[in-house]
Amino acid sequence: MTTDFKTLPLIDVSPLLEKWDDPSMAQDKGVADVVRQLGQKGHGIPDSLVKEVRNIAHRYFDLPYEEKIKIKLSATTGYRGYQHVGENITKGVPDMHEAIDCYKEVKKGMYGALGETMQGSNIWPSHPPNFKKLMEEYVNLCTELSRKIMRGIALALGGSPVEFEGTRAGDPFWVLRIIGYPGVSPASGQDMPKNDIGCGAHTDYGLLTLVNQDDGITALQVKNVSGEWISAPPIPGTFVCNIGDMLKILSNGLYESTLHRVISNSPTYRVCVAYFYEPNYDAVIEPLDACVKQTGGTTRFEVAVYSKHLVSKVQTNFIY
Ligand SMILES: N=C(N)NCCCC[C@H](N)C(=O)O
Ligand SMILES: O=C(O)CCC(=O)C(=O)O
Ligand SMILES: [Fe+2]
Repeated sequence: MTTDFKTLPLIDVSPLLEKWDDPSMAQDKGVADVVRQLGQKGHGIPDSLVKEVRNIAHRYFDLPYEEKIKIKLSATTGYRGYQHVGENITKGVPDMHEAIDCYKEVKKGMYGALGETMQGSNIWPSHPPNFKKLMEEYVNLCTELSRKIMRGIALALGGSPVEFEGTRAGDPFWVLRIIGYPGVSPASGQDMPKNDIGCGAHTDYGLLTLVNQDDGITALQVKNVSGEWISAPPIPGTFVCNIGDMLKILSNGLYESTLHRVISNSPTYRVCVAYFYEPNYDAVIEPLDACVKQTGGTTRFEVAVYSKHLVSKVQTNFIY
């Protein structure tokens, strides 16, 4: 539920990580505490890796354009690869960021017609060396962590711990966006028309997002129910979590997929590595019975096929 928050809640999920696969986890006091709070800290992904992922992203974005464009994103790469500043569009306005988009592999013929647009495997830069290995390790750890957090969310929603396993998200699709926001020069004249929208207001598409952002720069903002933009500053050792559109539907609106945006007005280049935990690619998503019961017995959302939602977004996100 979106509330009139002024700061973002912070939660230690370590009790959940200990008991995540225990059949009686719902009775555990520590798990119950996490379930009550929800958010994250004590997440178990080594801080060294979290930092190294941002560090290697900086080194890639520092390369000359000719080098970066070797892995150019297009429809033929399954929307995987590099996009230059201004090529991603949100609500018709170009975003002031560059990025590498990565998706879980979709093999030829997988998911029939549903799989065609996103078919492909990731294209990785050859510089800096180790980029692929580091990002794949990071994705694996984020996937494990998200699966555990989703067990906690399932309980928080009044369901069984495994609501998000099986055909809903037992074989979760994932997205990784490695994003760079160029610094803005304070010298650029005040009368210059300047776009400080690093990323326009949007909601994320899937279940849960783990945002790994550079220290020291506040740029991400989340909209509360009163319509105010609340900053989500970087806190070392934590991820900012967004709820995605599919979890809004599953929860029948008990959880909102919160609008957020990135304002780029820092003189310093900012990196963010956003990991998106999504339903099974072909999952048919509808409100959970437990959530419908708690919200007056009426289904508030249409049934959605996750990959159709993803494809509709991806196909309108780029200038090409
Ligand atoms: N895979 C995810 N969630 N990507 C989020 C990107 C948000 C910006 C995009 N242009 C949009 O309008 O959605
Ligand atoms: O840069 C950020 O902090 C967030 C990026 C974001 O919201 C996204 O890529 O979906
Ligand atoms: Fe986002």
